[in-house]
Amino acid sequence: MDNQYTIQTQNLSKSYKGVEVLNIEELNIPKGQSFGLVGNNGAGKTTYFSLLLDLIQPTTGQIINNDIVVSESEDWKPFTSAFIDESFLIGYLTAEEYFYFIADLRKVTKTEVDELLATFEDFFHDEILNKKKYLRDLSKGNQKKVGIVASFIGNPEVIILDEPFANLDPTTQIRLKKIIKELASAKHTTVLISSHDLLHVTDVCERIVVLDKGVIVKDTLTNETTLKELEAYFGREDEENIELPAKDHSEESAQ
Ligand SMILES: Nc1ncnc2c1ncn2[C@@H]1O[C@H](COP(=O)(O)OP(=O)(O)OP(=O)(O)O)[C@@H](O)[C@H]1O
Repeated sequence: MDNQYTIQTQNLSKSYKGVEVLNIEELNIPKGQSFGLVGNNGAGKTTYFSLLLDLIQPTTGQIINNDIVVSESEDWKPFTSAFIDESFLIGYLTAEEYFYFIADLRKVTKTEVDELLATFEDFFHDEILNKKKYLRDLSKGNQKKVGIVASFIGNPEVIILDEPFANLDPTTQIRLKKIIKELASAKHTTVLISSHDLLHVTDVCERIVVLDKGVIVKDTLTNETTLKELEAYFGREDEENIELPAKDHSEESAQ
């Protein structure tokens, strides 16, 4: 039988100078799933994606992408794409030059790229194409738009987006949600996103995993109560720490 999982994570850990920042014994992501990773700052989200993209080496264990151990072979690259941060861009290229460059790598024709870009006209909001501007001179949000759209070139089977909603204006966030939902509805595409935005992530992802200090503390299929549960989970420390103001007796004693 074919492997039903796109991503398999086995006994994975990552430590820096003896300090463990990620420890995932098992995490399997089925083909076609839209998967959301949430967690507070430093929880290990980017570390997990960086391991998945072989940008860093695991301390123990492995990640398997479509039966390929990512740290042992490059064969996962043709069907996997990602936008993690601006380091994925090339600052001295214009947006068009960058899109054609990526297309070349993924063996996609210029005509196919132009067709794809035409479908993102609203998303680009007339600020990206035909501007003769280098990527380094675009705003952070517009750089992000370029990186996200570039990750769609070549119809990849696995798409990994780190914090795709951050730095985007509300209109663009709503457009991006629609785009991700469409992608996620394509059965062959597995979409992994990390986000601090609980509302967006529960809206677009079928499954949410919560990391806390590098460990999975929640793994849930999204339903109508998930957002409330996540809000309660992330709000719990504040609730516990709320101290009721001590009753002020000064006026009473002064009387
Ligand atoms: N090169 C490094 N050297 C030492 N520690 C590192 C290194 N890279 C990451 N870390 C640590 O690993 C932990 C996890 O970081 P990571 O960036 O994966 O978290 P995150 O969940 O993506 O956080 P954020 O929401 O702030 O982006 C943090 O404590 C971070 O300081």
